[in-house]
Amino acid sequence: MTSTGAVLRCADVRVVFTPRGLATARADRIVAVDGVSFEVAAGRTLAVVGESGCGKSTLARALVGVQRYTGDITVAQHRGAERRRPIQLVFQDPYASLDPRRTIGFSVSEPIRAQGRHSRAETAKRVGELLELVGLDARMSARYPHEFSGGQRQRVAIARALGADPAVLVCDEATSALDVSVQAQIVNLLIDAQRAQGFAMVFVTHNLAVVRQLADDVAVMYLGRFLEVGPAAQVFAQPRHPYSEALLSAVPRTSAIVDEHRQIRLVGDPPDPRNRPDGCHFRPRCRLYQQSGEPEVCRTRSPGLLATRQQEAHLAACHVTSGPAGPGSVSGTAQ
Ligand SMILES: Nc1ncnc2c1ncn2[C@@H]1O[C@H](COP(=O)(O)OP(=O)(O)OP(=O)(O)O)[C@@H](O)[C@H]1O
Repeated sequence: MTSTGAVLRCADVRVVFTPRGLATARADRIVAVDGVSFEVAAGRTLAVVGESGCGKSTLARALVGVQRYTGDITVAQHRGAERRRPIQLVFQDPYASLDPRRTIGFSVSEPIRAQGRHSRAETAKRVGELLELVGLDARMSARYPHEFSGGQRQRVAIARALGADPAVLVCDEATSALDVSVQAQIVNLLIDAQRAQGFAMVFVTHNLAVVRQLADDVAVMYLGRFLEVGPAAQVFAQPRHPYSEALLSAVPRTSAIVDEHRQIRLVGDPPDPRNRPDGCHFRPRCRLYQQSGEPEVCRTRSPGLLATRQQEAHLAACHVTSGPAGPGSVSGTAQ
């Protein structure tokens, strides 16, 4: 999460859903993304994790421009301004980006043709290269999506996204619908493609084992906000927010077996986003709030993301762990 060399910069991104016909009814508004700020450098991967409904997909959609938002999302075009589509999205369901009536060659060529810089022969050659890059045979370009397995379709969708030579690749649950062994192949494919092309990646997922495999940084999202952001190794080893601590404790460590002794149970479900608790939104589920004698500040003030002196890139939004009583807190660095 460095500010030098950032390719993707997001500042105070907000997405609010208002029920149709109730434009002024504040009570019914859903703040799906609530003032999120972050940066991702070239060749780096930020994983965004959190329970269902926390706003991950809405953020991904805002990033690629298919969801209206307020705030700033900017992409630095390090390799010249020729990239017409600097941010590409890979969905959970590759059918969403592959037209079932078109050959996969046609779909993969679409972003290349949109650049308007290549002859037919060059485009066909590039499509073949992209299919080979994602582990498919160039001769498969004449086939249709239904002739492929789920994993192969996801490879095609990735080839299509890479064809745009994106500065930023956003993956929204891109491996979640796949078998575990295929998931690993797709993750390796993304890692290799990132090494080759150098794009920044935002990887939205609820699959924490995958996050361990590929993320440089992790953002833990809850009710539209980032509660913790930092280098993946630090966040996994020493989470600073009680929500992350519980969420990440369920991750398989060295094997597929969850360490039962280490697992912390997350009690209850996230609150209704239309009726968010005052103060810290995580308070009703927070073990630290209860164990610390229910501090008033947790009920009255929403905590900002704060770093510590020792770990400046590791931020957490918790009054208890980052407040005056917390270890080495640094005030004034809230995002
Ligand atoms: N088009 C919409 N209209 C109204 N509310 C929406 C819309 N899309 C999402 N929401 C709401 O916004 C919140 C965030 O949803 P989002 O799908 O971004 O979460 P998520 O973390 O991606 O969940 P999941 O993992 O289940 O996809 C949820 O409360 C959801 O119900």
